[in-house]
Amino acid sequence: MTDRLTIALAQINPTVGNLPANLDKLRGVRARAAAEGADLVVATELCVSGYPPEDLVLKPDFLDAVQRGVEALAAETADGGPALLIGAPWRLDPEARAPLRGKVYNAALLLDGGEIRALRTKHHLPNYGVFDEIRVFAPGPLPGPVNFRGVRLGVMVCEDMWFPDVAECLEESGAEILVVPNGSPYESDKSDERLQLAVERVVECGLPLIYVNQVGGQDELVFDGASFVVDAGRNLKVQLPEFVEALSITRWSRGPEGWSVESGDQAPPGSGMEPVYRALMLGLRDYVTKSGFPGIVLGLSGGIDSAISAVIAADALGPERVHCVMMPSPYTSRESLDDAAELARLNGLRLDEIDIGPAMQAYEGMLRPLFDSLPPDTTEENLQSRARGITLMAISNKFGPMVLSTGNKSEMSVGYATLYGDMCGGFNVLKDVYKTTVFQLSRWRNQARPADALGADGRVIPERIITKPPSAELKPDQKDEDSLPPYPVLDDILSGLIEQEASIDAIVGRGHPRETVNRVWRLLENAEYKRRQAPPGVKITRRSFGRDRRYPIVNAFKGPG
Ligand SMILES: Nc1ncnc2c1ncn2[C@@H]1O[C@H](COP(=O)(O)OP(=O)(O)OC[C@H]2O[C@@H]([n+]3cccc(C(=O)O)c3)[C@H](O)[C@@H]2O)[C@@H](O)[C@H]1O
Ligand SMILES: Nc1ncnc2c1ncn2[C@@H]1O[C@H](COP(=O)(O)OP(=O)(O)OP(=O)(O)O)[C@@H](O)[C@H]1O
Ligand SMILES: NC(=O)CC[C@H](N)C(=O)O
Repeated sequence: MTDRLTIALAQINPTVGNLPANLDKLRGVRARAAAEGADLVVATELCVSGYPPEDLVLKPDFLDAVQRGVEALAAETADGGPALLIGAPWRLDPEARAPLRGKVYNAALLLDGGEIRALRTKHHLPNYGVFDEIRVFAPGPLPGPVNFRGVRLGVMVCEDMWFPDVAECLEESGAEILVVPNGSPYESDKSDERLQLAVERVVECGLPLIYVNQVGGQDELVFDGASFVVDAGRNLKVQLPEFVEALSITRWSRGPEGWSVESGDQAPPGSGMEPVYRALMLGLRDYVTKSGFPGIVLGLSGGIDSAISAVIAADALGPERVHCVMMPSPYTSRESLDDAAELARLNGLRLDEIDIGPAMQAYEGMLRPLFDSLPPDTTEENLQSRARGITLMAISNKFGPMVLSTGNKSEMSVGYATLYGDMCGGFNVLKDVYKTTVFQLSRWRNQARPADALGADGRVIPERIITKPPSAELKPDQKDEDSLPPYPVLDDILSGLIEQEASIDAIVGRGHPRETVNRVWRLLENAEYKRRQAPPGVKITRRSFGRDRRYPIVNAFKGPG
């Protein structure tokens, strides 16, 4: 009987759909783990396909390719090296053909000794928030342990750890170590929740638990890794870093009380703005690089939203891949021109200046016969914004960088942005970041620089950009506060309406005037049509716009007041 085990935790960053690259990544970690004498490498949920693969798993050709890849990888384990516990979408009946709905499982497969030794299927399919697994997967039965070289491993896939029944069933059927491959997306403060759930399972079963999470960005989701091991005595024995790939070797021995693990890597999670910033950086980096863009282009206005977007982009991609364009109109202040130039200088970013005055005049001239003597209004303001959008898209078309849009969550909530204007772009790193958090992130970044950032050190955002009142500068002396409540008030009301789904009465009870709360609710509901056309962006909160929060566009319910 085996009394010692060396288990490698492979916190990897797969790319959805890139099967050859994902399989090679698994080969790479296995080779490194073999050099450390590992018996087993535990990788992340659905790491062969990348997570979440969504409707890709309904394509027979995709499943055939996954199966061929897994079988080839299994054959390689005949070399006597470590076994692999991997995740892949899987048909139990390989002959199953379209329609595949209800016939595909979210599976964990143990590859050892040249073959697929065991397969377990996810029992609890998450189907809330951003998750849609019931749409594409069939739920597996409550699992029993997997026999690995004489050790009974209790394999449960991600959501299976969030309920007591799977761990209980595994323990009752003789599991010795709980092993959890995950695709658990980042949300601020979620790492505490995961650890708490893991400890609950450990306490209920009296078994140690290995938690291995994916890392990297996938569309709107970013996975933070932060894998860990908790021993049977509830001690956190191993903690992997956040937001980077990692391979951690853990050494186990069996005693009279069961399996114990030596203390290993200890990378405590960051606090405050650091993890939020790193989530944004990784989400943007992976969106841009996995999509194959050479870099990004953005409008740099001298305001804080475009400033922090540019700095995050420089940190994520390197300053040489960030192209800034200042596009002044007659309403652009000297201050804004200077602030944009100073931000570009501090961060080593390319800055071009393109005057949109001629485009404004051209459009106003073209429309004059139609508009006749009607007074100027938001129509003319929006033309400026759209002239900027057209200019940025032209640069994208000509040179290839993706347009980064800059609207923050407060603006996206109330529709304070122009369709086909400042909303135009491929991705928006601030989409789920409230304006008050934009200020906090900017102050934080001026004092700290993440170790994996590629941008400049020191003060990267001029102080005046942080302290001046936000303005769209679309007409003389315009300030955001002329149209919206002050951002601390707006954001508190919005977080009540969005994150907490609180009633108007409850938000009024927090000290806000009813009239203001009702107005914000109406703005929020009326802007759904804009959000549906907005670029995707990194999810960092419990309730991001997109899949997390699904409201009808045509919606006659305008609230109680
Ligand atoms: N329910 C619905 N379903 C589908 N489409 C709908 C719609 N309701 C309006 N629309 C369409 O949307 C149009 C109104 O939206 P839109 O054209 O965006 O224009 P709108 O929302 O009226 O104006 C843009 C606002 O964004 C503000 N802003 C803030 C910060 C920065 C910037 C900037 O641009 O830099 C702008 C600006 O001050 C202004 O208040 C309507 O004319 C109509 O065509
Ligand atoms: N003069 C400009 N030159 C280049 N881009 C601009 C200009 N004015 C606006 N934009 C683009 O439109 C976006 C929206 O403008 P908005 O005023 O909401 O943001 P901001 O200027 O970055 O920040 P703040 O709202 O704090 O002033 C900007 O972030 C920028 O990308
Ligand atoms: N992939 C999953 O099953 C994820 C669901 C789980 N509740 C999490 O976010 O961690």
